[in-house]
Amino acid sequence: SSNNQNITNTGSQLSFHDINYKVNIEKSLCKKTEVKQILYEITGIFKPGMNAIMGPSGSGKSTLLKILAGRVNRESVEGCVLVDGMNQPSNFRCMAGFVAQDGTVVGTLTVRENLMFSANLRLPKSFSGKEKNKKVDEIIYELGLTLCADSRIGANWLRGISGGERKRTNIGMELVISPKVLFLDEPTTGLDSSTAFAVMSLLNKISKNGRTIIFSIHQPRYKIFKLFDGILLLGAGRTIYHGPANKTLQYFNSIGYVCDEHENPSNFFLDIVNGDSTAIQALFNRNGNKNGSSNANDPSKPLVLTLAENFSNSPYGKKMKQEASKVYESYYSRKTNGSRMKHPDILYATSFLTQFRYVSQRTIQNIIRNPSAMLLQVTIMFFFGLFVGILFFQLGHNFKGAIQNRTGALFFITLNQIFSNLSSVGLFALERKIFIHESVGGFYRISAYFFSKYLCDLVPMRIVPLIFFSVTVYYMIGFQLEIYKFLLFFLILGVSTTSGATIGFAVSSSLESYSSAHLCLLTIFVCMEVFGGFLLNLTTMSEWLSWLQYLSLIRYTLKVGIHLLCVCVRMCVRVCVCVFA
Ligand SMILES: Nc1ncnc2c1ncn2[C@@H]1O[C@H](COP(=O)(O)OP(=O)(O)OP(=O)(O)O)[C@@H](O)[C@H]1O
Repeated sequence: SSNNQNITNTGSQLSFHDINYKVNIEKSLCKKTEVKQILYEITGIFKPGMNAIMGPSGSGKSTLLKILAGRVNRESVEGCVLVDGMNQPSNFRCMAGFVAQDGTVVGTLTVRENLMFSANLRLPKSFSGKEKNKKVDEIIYELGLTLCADSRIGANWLRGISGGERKRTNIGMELVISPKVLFLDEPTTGLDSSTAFAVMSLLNKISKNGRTIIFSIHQPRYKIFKLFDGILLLGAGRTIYHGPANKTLQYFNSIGYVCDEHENPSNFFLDIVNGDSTAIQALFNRNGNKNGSSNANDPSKPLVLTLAENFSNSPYGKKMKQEASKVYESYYSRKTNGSRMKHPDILYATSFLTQFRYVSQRTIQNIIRNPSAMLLQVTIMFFFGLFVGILFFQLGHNFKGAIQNRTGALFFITLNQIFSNLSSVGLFALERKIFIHESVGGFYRISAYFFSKYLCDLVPMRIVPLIFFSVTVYYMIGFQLEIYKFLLFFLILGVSTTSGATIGFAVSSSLESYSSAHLCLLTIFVCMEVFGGFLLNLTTMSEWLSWLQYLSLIRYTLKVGIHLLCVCVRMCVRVCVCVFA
């Protein structure tokens, strides 16, 4: 069908040429930043099949994987990445699948619902609902998730599916778009050895269908290692070996490292890169060090440098470089001839409204299945309303009741409305990881996510509790029982709470840590309280400070409330009839 033509089953060839990557590291608050090079001149080719990036911790595996997947700012990367001999498209990250190390699925939804979310947002419009369902069913079957398809993923407070099933669901989220290239950051981390093997066998099966699978991995067991087609072994950001997996032992043998009979090759490679004595000892024992223990010629040179040089000068390294150069030269000659070198840029698969719809649907499902936050907000607001109502119960129409106590009640109510928005800080902070993964992966536009989250938080978390609060307070304080006056009261509080929540969202989306966002928002609200005009007479304040009053939401809410109060006081000489009394 035409849909099947959109989604191809052949993997792409990814080649990368002289990749250098540096980051700026801030040493301390007062010192200048320091530049740290993470990758050095990495060149190679990954073909359809299983391609492993291996190396010790901190050797740059995840960084290289992200660069290849187009998930690192291009300006900071030197060198080039080609997809099928052409420029990597600017939105390659939306076309390729990327399975992050930490799960990026929503815990309150079931396996099927998570996969449907991905299908609804990432499959082109030409796919009907039926076809999407069929696709998701196929993936569930292919990944062996049939038995837990309708179980929830699970969260801290909810027991869900197992780690292996969760990992397979994450893979399924990417398989929905049938990507030509699938990247996985440490797909076996946190899994027991047989589950790890099951996941890797599954990837192997997918690769046999003609996909390019590229993953970083630490120390796979031998059974897993045998599934690999290509290997890139990194040490301190340098290529220690790159080529066919089944030639790796042969290569190390050729430079003097011999793997013990019962040794797991992956452990052996890591031992070599780490300079561990076992590998080197084997060399001494068996070969009498006839080729030199790699850095025997120059003991002052770090071992990884020598190993990288050894590879580069070896026939294996030369062959790989030659192959990569061929791809690059062909690209370069076509580029200089002016041929069309870019892949067509594919924009988001769905419209803003579709994205808005599905993100809202997921957020509402999430709230319904975990209603504790909303129920807590409603309960707190209701009881706080009761408390304010008891404090200011049925204010009389004398001067104190009409002016002083009403102003006090207004201040108290405003304060409550603004501070109740402290809970808004969790909206983006808690979902940050999932949002970054999905927006980078082309699930939705940032604006679609923002507006749907904004509305889905405002209504249940701000407006519904406000209804409970305002009805209780309005009735108990004894404001006039006229519908339009109540609506005016509700409107003032609604605008105030919405604005407070908006500030909360801005802080929440700007700061990475939940606790710093919370502290920052609290400080903003306390400053607003001080400059609200109730605790401190703003006319007596020094001029250089008094401008801060214009940033206070509390001041504006109080001003509108008190203005209405005073207009009525002026109009009704007896001071007993005001908008709220
Ligand atoms: N943005 C950054 N700022 C500072 N250092 C960084 C940054 N990104 C990576 N590094 C450093 O670069 C090195 C390689 O990191 P990377 O995460 O790629 O390693 P890795 O091989 O995947 O490690 P692991 O197996 O432990 O996940 C590490 O020393 C890391 O601290």
